[in-house]
Amino acid sequence: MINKLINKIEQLKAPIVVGLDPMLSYIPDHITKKAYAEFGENLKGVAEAIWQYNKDIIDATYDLIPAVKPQIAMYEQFGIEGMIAFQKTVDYCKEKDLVVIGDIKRGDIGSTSTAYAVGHLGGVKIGDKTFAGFNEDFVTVNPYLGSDGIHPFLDVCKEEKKGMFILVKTSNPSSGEFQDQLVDGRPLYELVGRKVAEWGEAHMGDSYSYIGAVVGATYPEMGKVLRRIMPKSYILVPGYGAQGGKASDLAPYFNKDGLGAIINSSRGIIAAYKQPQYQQFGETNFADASRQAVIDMKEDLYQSIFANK
Ligand SMILES: O=C(O)c1cc(=O)[nH]c(=O)n1[C@@H]1O[C@H](COP(=O)(O)O)[C@@H](O)[C@H]1O
Repeated sequence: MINKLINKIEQLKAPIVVGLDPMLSYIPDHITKKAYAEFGENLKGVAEAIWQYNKDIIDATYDLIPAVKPQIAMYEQFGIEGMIAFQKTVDYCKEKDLVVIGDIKRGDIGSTSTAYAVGHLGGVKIGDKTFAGFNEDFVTVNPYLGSDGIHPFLDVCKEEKKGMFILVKTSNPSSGEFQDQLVDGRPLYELVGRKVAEWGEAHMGDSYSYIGAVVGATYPEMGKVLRRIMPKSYILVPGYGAQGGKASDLAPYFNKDGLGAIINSSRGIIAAYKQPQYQQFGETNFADASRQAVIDMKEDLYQSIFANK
C-alpha cells in the first residue's frame, strides 16, 4: 500500500491528505434538513448528514488527491450510527481508488492491539471465510504503551500489505509535556523515532517502509531531526492550516527525492467555505470551495517546498 500511496502522490504531484473530520456545525443546512426529513432529527439523521457531506467533498476532490484520513472520533461521537457513516465513507473512498488512512490512534497491550489491528486492517475468519472489518489501508497508532502494542499491527500490516503511521511528535500545544522529556540526554520523541526507523527497516515497500510516522507541522525543527533519524519512513504531517503550520516550514519533512512526507489538512479543506477567502462559493457550493482549497494547498506546497529545489 505504501507503493500505491507513493505512486499516486507522484502522479498527482500532490503530497496531500484530506482529513475527513466532519463536525455537525460544518454541515450546510440544506444537507441536514434533507437528512432529518428522511431519517428524523436524531443520530440516524445526523449520520446521514455526515455521510452526504463527506460524499460531496469526496466527489469534488478525489481526482486531485492521493489519500484521505477519516478521523474516527468525529464519527464515534454519534455512536453506532456515526460508525456506520465512518464505514460508508471508508468504502466510498476506496471505490474512488483513494488510499484511506484510518485515524484511529490505537495502541494497547498486545492482545488488545491484535484486535484493533484485525478490526481495522485485517479480517476475522468465520467458518471457512474471512470477513474484513473497517478495512482501511493505513491506520495511525499510538506507541506510548511500548512495542508489544506495536507488534500486532506490524504483523497484520505485513500479512495484508497495509501500513501504519506511528505517533512520534504530535502537533498539539502540550505534546512536549511528555514527548520532549529527556531520556539519556535525548528527547523521548527521538527515541520513538529511532524505534520507528528500526521497525520500518524490517517492513520495506519498494523505496519506503510501510511503517511511517506522525510528526506535526507545528514543530519544524524537530521535523528536520526526525527526517534524518527515519530516512525510509513516510511522515504524515498534520497541523498545516487550521493549527497554524505553514508550507514554508515543511521542506525539512521531505527527502531529497521530493518524497517522504504527506501533509494533512482537515478543517482547512472540508470547511473551506466558512473561510473569508472562499466565501464567494457560499454554503450551497461548499464542495467546490473544498476543491479550490485543495488546488490552493497544492500550489502553496509546491511554491514553498519544491519550486526552488
Ligand atoms: O494523527 C493525526 O492525524 C494527528 C496527529 C497530530 O499530531 N495532530 C493532529 O492534528 N492529528 C490529526 O490531524 C487532524 C488535524 O485536523 P486540522 O487541524 O483540522 O487540519 C485531526 O484529525 C487530528 O486528530
